[in-house]
Amino acid sequence: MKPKIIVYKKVDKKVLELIEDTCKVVYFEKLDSQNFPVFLEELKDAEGLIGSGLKVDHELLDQAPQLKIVCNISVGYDNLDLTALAERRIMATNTPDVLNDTVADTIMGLILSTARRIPELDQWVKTGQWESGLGEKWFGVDVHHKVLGIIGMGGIGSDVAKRAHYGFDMEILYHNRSRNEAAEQKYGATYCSLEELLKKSDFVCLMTPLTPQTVNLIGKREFELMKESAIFINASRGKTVDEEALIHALKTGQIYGAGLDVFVQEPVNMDNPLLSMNNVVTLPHIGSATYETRFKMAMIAATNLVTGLKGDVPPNLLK
Ligand SMILES: NC(=O)C1=CN([C@@H]2O[C@H](COP(=O)(O)OP(=O)(O)OC[C@H]3O[C@@H](n4cnc5c(N)ncnc54)[C@H](OP(=O)(O)O)[C@@H]3O)[C@@H](O)[C@H]2O)C=CC1
Ligand SMILES: O=C(O)C(=O)CO
Repeated sequence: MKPKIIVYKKVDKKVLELIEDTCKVVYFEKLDSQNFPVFLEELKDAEGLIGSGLKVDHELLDQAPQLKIVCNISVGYDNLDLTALAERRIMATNTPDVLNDTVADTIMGLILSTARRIPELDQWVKTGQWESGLGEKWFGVDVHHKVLGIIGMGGIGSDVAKRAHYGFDMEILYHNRSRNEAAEQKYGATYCSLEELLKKSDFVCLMTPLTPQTVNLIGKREFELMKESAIFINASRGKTVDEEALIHALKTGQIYGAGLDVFVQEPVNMDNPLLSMNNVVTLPHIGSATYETRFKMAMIAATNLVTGLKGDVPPNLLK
């Protein structure tokens, strides 16, 4: 008998076909409060779970006694309690690397949009305000030849460094817990302390995973260390930043602007002060959201799933 698995995110039909070759699929395009009880009922005899963002912890696992594998369609896996999964001998996988270029493109988009005020100027044109020449009050700041500080020089951080180095002649500083010699050699990146990076960078880009060590990694003290002209970019996870401290830094002119793909609360609350600031460019967590990349991510996750359920080691097993 084919093992029963649950897909809880909309995926291409080719992805479903790959899984259906060896599994019986229960498909939820997305989970919401209406279908969640049905999902929990289905979970009781499911052996696999594939999707992204669902919190998988002891509480959920108590309702999934047959589960053997959980496959994220994402590189981030802060939604998974790896200890709880390991205790129950349930495998977990993610989708690293395949999305690096796409997320790096999004980050360059945020850097350029914030520095050159692209969304504001788009509105200026579309609302008929372009009646005469552009006044100085609409000018932006240069990106090229500036200093870019990357906190989290991993897969995505390195592809941001590549673009910034080769495309924009930027000087690259980075901070990790350990050195990334490939990024140093290929993109001339200089390793430094977090404090030095914050003091020297024109653009500060946060790209660490969300872990107990990176919760509120950037807060009041860190914003105080940044230049008044600094632009802060976050495409990691909302909780790596103390959002109240970010709001304060933007309101008081401690930093010049911010480009954000992620928020503490997602979808973001409409009363979040960040949404009414002209010096903030916001995106709805779309770092990897292109047709091509999301398709590849889902295919990789599906391959992880069927490999694990076959009894082999999935290519992207998390430890
Ligand atoms: N906005 C979006 O749509 C997307 C967001 N993401 C987010 O980006 C994150 C990073 O992805 P990816 O580049 O693939 O991950 P990688 O694991 O390749 O890179 C993470 C980097 O962060 C560094 N890091 C980890 N912990 C710390 C710490 N405590 N202090 C300083 N540096 C640290 C690591 O270096 P070291 O271990 O040496 O410290 C590593 O260089 C994901 O986990 C996810 O949360 C990813 C994809 C899309
Ligand atoms: O992969 C991730 O971690 C994301 O946030 C979405 O691509």
